[in-house]
Amino acid sequence: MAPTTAAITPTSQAHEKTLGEQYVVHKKDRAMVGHKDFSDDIPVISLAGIDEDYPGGRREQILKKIVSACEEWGIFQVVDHGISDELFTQMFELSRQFFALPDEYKLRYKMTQGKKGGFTVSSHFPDEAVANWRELMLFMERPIQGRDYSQWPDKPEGWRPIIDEYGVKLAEVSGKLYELLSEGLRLERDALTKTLGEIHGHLVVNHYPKCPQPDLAVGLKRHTDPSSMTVLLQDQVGGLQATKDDAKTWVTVRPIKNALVVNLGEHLYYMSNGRYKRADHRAIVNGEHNRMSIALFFHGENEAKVYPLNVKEGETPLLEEPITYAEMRKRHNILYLDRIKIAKLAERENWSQEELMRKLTELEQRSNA
Ligand SMILES: O=C1C[C@@H](c2ccc(O)c(O)c2)Oc2cc(O)cc(O)c21
Ligand SMILES: O=C(O)CCC(=O)C(=O)O
Ligand SMILES: [Fe+2]
Repeated sequence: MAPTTAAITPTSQAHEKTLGEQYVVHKKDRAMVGHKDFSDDIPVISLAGIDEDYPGGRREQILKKIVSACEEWGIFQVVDHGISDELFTQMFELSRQFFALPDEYKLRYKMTQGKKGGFTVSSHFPDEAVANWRELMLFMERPIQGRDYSQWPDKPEGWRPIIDEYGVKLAEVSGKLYELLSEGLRLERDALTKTLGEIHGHLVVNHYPKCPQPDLAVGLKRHTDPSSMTVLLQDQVGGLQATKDDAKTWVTVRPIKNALVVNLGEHLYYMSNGRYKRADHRAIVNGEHNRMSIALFFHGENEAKVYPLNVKEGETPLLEEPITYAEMRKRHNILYLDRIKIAKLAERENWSQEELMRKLTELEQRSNA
C-alpha cells in the first residue's frame, strides 16, 4: 500500500516502536561515539579583536589559529563573532514551530524539479539508497534576485524577515573568514571571493526528530559539503560528528551556545590544493530529543573555476585541468550516491569488511582519475 502523507516525515514516525527498513544504515556507518560524548578536539576560536589589523595585533593570532584548524580538520567553531544571541534564539524557535506544523502544510512547499528549494525528507537527492532520519527546509537565500518566494513558507509568521537578517549577518562573518583564509594561503585578501564570483547562499534548516532506534540510523550520512565554506548553528542536543582519519575515529562536536561551526567544503579544498582539509562529517540521532541545526552553504557561481590558486614548488596540483564548479558538484554527488549504493549492496550480499573497503577505494580512485 502506498504510504499516506501522514506517515511520510520522520516527525510523524518518531513515536513508532521500530525504524523503517529504509533508514537502517550499514554496520560500519553506525555511531560508536554517542551524541553526548562531547570532544574538545575541534578548535574554538574567538574573533574578538579581528579588526586589530596591525603587526602584533589580535588579527594575526586569529589567522594563525584558523589556518592551523583548517590544516588539521577543516572544521572549527567561532565565538565572539558579533551576532546577537537573540537572532539565533528566534531562528531556532521559528524553525521549531515550522517543523511542528502538520505534514500536509510542510508538504505544500515540497522540493520538486524546477522549483528552487523547499521542504523535503531525508535529503535533496531523490534516489538515495538509504534514507537519513532528517527533514529539512532549503531556502535559496542568495542571490536575492534569484529567490523563489513561493517556496518560502508563510508560517510561522515572522520567519521570512528573520531568515533575511540571518543571511545578511552570516555573510558578513563569512566575508571576514574568506579574507583570513586567503591570507593563510599567502594570497591577496580578496583572492578567494574573486574566484568564487557572486556567492550563492543556500540555507538549510535541518530537523532530526528523536528516533525509535537511534543506533541503527543516522541523521545525515557521512559527507563533505560541496560548498567553499558552510557556517552551521547547532542547538544544545549534540549530534554533529567529524573525522580526520577516514572514519576510523569520530568526535562529537561540543555544542557551545551561540557559537558558529565553520566547515570547509570541496571547493576550498581544491583552491588550496588540499592544504585546507574538507570537513568530513555527519549528524547522528538519539532517542530522547529532537535536534536542529541551521547550515548556510556558501557556493561559488556555477562557472567559477575549481583549481588550486597557488601550487607551491614541488607540489602536484590536485586537478590536472581546471573544471567548473558545476562539474565539481556533479562529480561529488555521483561519488556520494555511489558510496551509499555500495554499502547497501554489501549489507544485502553480506560482503566482508575487506571486500567493502576494496570496492570503496576503487570507487574513490575512479572518481579521482
Ligand atoms: O543537504 C545538503 C547537505 C550537503 C551535501 C552533502 C553531500 C552532497 O553530495 C551534496 O551535494 C550536498 O550540502 C548541501 C548543500 C546545499 O546547497 C543544499 C543542501 O540541501 C545540502
Ligand atoms: O546537523 C548537523 O550538525 C550537520 C548538518 C550538515 O552537515 C549539513 O547540513 O550539511
Ligand atoms: Fe554538511
